[in-house]
Amino acid sequence: MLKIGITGGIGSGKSVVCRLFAVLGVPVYDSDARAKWVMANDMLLRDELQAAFGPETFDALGHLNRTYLARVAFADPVQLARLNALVHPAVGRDFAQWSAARQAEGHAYILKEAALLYESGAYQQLDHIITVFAPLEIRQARILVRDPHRTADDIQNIIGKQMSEEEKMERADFVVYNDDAHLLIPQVLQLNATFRR
Ligand SMILES: CC(C)(COP(=O)(O)OP(=O)(O)OC[C@H]1O[C@@H](n2cnc3c(N)ncnc32)[C@H](O)[C@@H]1O)[C@@H](O)C(=O)NCCC(=O)NCCS
Ligand SMILES: Nc1ncnc2c1ncn2[C@@H]1O[C@H](COP(=O)(O)OP(=O)(O)OP(=O)(O)O)[C@@H](O)[C@H]1O
Repeated sequence: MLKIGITGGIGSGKSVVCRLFAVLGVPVYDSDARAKWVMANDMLLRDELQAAFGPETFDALGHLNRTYLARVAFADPVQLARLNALVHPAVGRDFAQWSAARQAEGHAYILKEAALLYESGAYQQLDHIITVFAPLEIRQARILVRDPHRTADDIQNIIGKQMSEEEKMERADFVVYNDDAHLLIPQVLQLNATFRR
C-alpha cells in the first residue's frame, strides 16, 4: 500500500482536493483534525500541554481552548515550536495505527493530508508527496470567506510560519494547481490512475 502525502499552505485547497480523492474511495488521514482529536483525548499529551501552556489551555469543561493556544503559539516562534514538539509525535503515532488498519483492508494507496508535512518531518514516512498550489491572493480571499474570525494580518502571520509554496513545489513529486486557470477533477483522476498502477 502506497502512502501519499498531500500538503500546501493555509487555504491552498488541500481539504477540497482530498474530498475528491475520498469520492474515489481513497482513505484520507486529516492531520489537522486528528491533531485536534489527540489533543483532546490523549491523556499524557493533555497533561504535557497544560504543563507547557498553563491552566488556560483547557476550559472549565475540559475542552481545548484553541483561541488561547492560537494566540500564544502563532505570536511566538518558541511557543509554536514547543506546541509542535508535543503534538506532532502524537499525530505520527496515531497515523501509524490508522495506516496499519487501512493496509489490512487492502487499499492500493492512502493519503495523509497535512499543512506541515515537510516542517514536521512527516514526509519521511511517505512514498510520494503532492503539493496543492494556489496563488497567495486567491488563498487569502478564500480564507477570509471560510474563517470569518481571521483578519488579513492573522492569515499573513500564519503564512509566515509555513514553508514557502515555491519550496514545497520544488520538493514535491506532484503538484495540483488549484487556481482559477486549472480544473481540479482531471488532475485528481490522473493522479488516482498513477497511484493505482
Ligand atoms: C494552534 C491551534 C490550536 C490553532 O487552532 P485554530 O482553530 O485557530 O486554527 P486551525 O487549527 O484551524 O489552523 C489553521 C491553519 O493554520 C495552520 N497551522 C496550524 N497549526 C500550525 C502550526 N503548528 N504551524 C504553522 N501553521 C499551522 C494550518 O494551515 C491550519 O490549517 C491549532 O492549529 C493547533 O493545535 N496546531 C498544532 C497542531 C498542528 O501542528 N496542526 C497542523 C497540522 S498537523
Ligand atoms: N477551486 C476552488 N474554487 C473555489 N473555492 C475553493 C477552491 N478550492 C478551495 N476553495 C475554498 O477555499 C477554502 C480553503 O480551501 P481548503 O479548506 O480546502 O484549504 P486547505 O488547504 O485545506 O486549508 P487549511 O490549511 O487552512 O486547512 C475553502 O473554503 C474551500 O471551499
